[in-house]
Order: sequence, then C-alpha cells, then structure tokens
Amino acid sequence: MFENIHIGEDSLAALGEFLKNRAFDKMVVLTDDNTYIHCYPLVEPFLPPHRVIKVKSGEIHKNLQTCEHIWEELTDQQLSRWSLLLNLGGGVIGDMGGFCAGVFKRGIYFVQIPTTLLSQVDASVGGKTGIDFRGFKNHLGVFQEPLKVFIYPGFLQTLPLAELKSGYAEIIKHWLIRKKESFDTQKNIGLLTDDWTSLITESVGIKAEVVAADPLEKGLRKILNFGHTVGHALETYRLEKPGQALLHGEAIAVGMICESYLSQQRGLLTPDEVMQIELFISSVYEKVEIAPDSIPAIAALALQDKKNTGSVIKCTLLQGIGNAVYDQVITLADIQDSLHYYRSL
Ligand SMILES: NC(=O)c1ccc[n+]([C@@H]2O[C@H](COP(=O)([O-])OP(=O)(O)OC[C@H]3O[C@@H](n4cnc5c(N)ncnc54)[C@H](O)[C@@H]3O)[C@@H](O)[C@H]2O)c1
Ligand SMILES: O=C(O)C(=O)C[C@@H](O)[C@H](O)[C@H](O)COP(=O)(O)O
Ligand SMILES: [Zn+2]
Repeated sequence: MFENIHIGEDSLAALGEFLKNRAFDKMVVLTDDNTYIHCYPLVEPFLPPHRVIKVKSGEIHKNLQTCEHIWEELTDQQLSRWSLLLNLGGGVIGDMGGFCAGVFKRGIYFVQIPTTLLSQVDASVGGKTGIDFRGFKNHLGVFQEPLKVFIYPGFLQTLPLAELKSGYAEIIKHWLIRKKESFDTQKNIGLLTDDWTSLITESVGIKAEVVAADPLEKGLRKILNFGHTVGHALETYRLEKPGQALLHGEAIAVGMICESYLSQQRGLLTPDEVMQIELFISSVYEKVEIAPDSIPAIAALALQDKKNTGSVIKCTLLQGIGNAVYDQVITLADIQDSLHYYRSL
C-alpha cells in the first residue's frame, strides 16, 4: 500500500509524471470552494487537459445530494472506465469523490490529492470511502483503493489553524494506538513542527501497516477507530445543529478522552496514563460544551456504529499507551458516564 503513496514537496511533479505515463481517456478534477481557490492553481500546471467539478465545502455537503450532482457531471462529461477522477481536497472530497468513483459505472479510476492535514495523515490512506446519511457518519460507502495518493505538504500553508488541529487529532490517535515513543516526545511539544513531511510520513506508515494487515476491517483495523465510537456520536449529534457543528478531529479528541476514561474503568489504563492523554489533548483543543440533557441522545447515536454487532456496542480501548484492543463491549450507560466524566474535567 505504501508503494502507491507519494509524500513530499516533489509530489505535484510526481503527479505530473504519473499522468504523462498513463493514458486516461478523460480526466476530471473534483474540488470544493476552498480547494478550488487555494490548491487547484498549484496543481493545474501539472495536469493534461481536464474539466473541473466544484462542490460546496464542509461535512454537511458530504451527502447523497452532492453525489447526485457529481454523478450527473460525470455522466454529462461521458466519463468511461478508462477515465480518471482526481480528488483534490480534504477528507470530505476524498471520501465522497472516492465513493462516487467507486460506484460510477461500477468503478472508475481515482487518485487522491489530499489537501488537509487530516486527509494527508489519515483519510487518503486505506480505501475507506463514503458519505453521511441521515446524519450518520460514513453510513453509505465502499472500500475502494485509489490508483495513487500524492501528498504535498505545501498545501498546509493555506489551511486554517482549526483544520490543522483537527488533523492533528488523528496523528495523536495513531501515536496512542501504536507509537508510545512518539506520544511521549510530542506530548510536551504540541502541534508545532517545522517538518510536516516527517510527521505525515510517520502517521501514514502507522495507518498503512494496520490497513495492510486487515484492509476490510474484520479485526485489527478497528484500532484505527479509537475515539470514534463516542466521537462520531458527538459529531453526528452536532452536525445539523446550526452553528454547533464540530470538525471531525475536534469530536474525535473528545472521543479519545472518553474512551481513555472507559479504558481506565476496565483497568486497561492507569490514572496517570489517562491524565497524560487528557493534558496533551487539552493543551491543543478547547473544551467542548456538552449539555447534560443532550447526553442520552448523543450516546444513543453510537448504536449505529459500524463496529457493533446487532445492538451490542463494540469499542476500541487502550491497553497502555501505544497499544489498542478492539471489540470491547460497552453499554449506553458507559458512554453516558464517559461524557459526564468529560464534562467534569
Ligand atoms: N476515509 C478515511 O479513512 C477517513 C479518515 C479520517 C477522516 N475521514 C473523514 O474526513 C472528513 C474530514 O476531512 P477534513 O478534515 O479534511 O475536512 P474537509 O475536507 O471538510 O476540509 C476542511 C476544510 O478545509 C478546506 N480546505 C481543504 N484544503 C485546504 C487548503 N489546503 N487550504 C485552505 N483550505 C482548505 C476545505 O474546503 C474545508 O472547508 C470527515 O468527513 C471524516 O469522516 C475519513
Ligand atoms: O481508516 C480507518 O479504518 C479509520 O477508522 C480511520 C478513521 O479516522 C476515519 O474517521 C474513518 O472514516 C472512520 O470510519 P468509520 O468506519 O467509523 O466510518
Ligand atoms: Zn477519523
């Protein structure tokens, strides 16, 4: 999997070379409002003739209605199975573009050009594509690998700080589940780095190794979902509340604290380890206000989590920092308890 991923400042040139050496009959670039302005001008010089589709930015548009628009455009432009869709954007564009490519004419080629930190370290790797449905996160989707991923850290220069922090949550997650040494070093440094390429390469390496062992998430891959049982429930709850939507990483940061607390409740983490995790996360992210009367409704949303079996909620917990265990059965009451704990911090 790693061999399909190019990371570094020469990535756009590498994309250009790749396209020169492959004969696609048509090419379409999928962008959102922001990546059209900030990223497309950097990529365009490396591309052969193509058309552009521009969709509205943001999680709220990662839905069937936007897909329908994309499929209409692909149809009008007569893309075939020898055509290529280039997804130029963050995780929303990558997930939705990958899904649209994966089902259009039962699958056309696509390439991921992730432009946010989150999509560079996580979403562009591993072939999970999809969209939200009735507010539930990634409820419709397919596993579908892109032909290639080109990761150009230079895109991060125009990324707003809140988005940078959102992506950093998935980096912290990777350290928590697999790399204690990096967690120990970075917990005192925080978000600062002058070497994004190294940070991205390490994170992509952690994710790619897990995915290679279990591409379809039958077992081990569930560790990449640490923080997401509670995090996705909270993200879903807030998504359609005007002005209250959380970024994915912001919700996952809360989820990681809640699920660390649940790990401690089971004797899998020590109080000191939980404290280290909380201190690190709260040094980067502002506290999220959670109204006590919203907690039962948030917890209930976890019943739709894809790791569950029937109505049994199965969560990934930490057994020590740097080591995750999956398929841990938890209850709605546990989730509520963990959210109350988060409020109490
Ligand atoms: N498939 C996976 O494995 C996976 C992994 C993690 C997250 N995700 C999904 O990814 C999504 C979140 O992705 P995201 O955080 O990239 O959000 P996003 O795609 O919404 O991008 C964040 C914002 O930044 C803007 N933007 C993108 N690149 C920019 C740039 N270089 N300069 C300025 N603005 C830029 C976008 O227009 C958007 O407004 C969620 O839907 C989440 O569920 C998927
Ligand atoms: O790649 C994976 O596997 C992950 O779980 C990575 C997550 O960070 C990501 O948010 C993923 O989209 C969640 O998948 P889902 O199956 O819980 O929707
Ligand atoms: Zn995630």
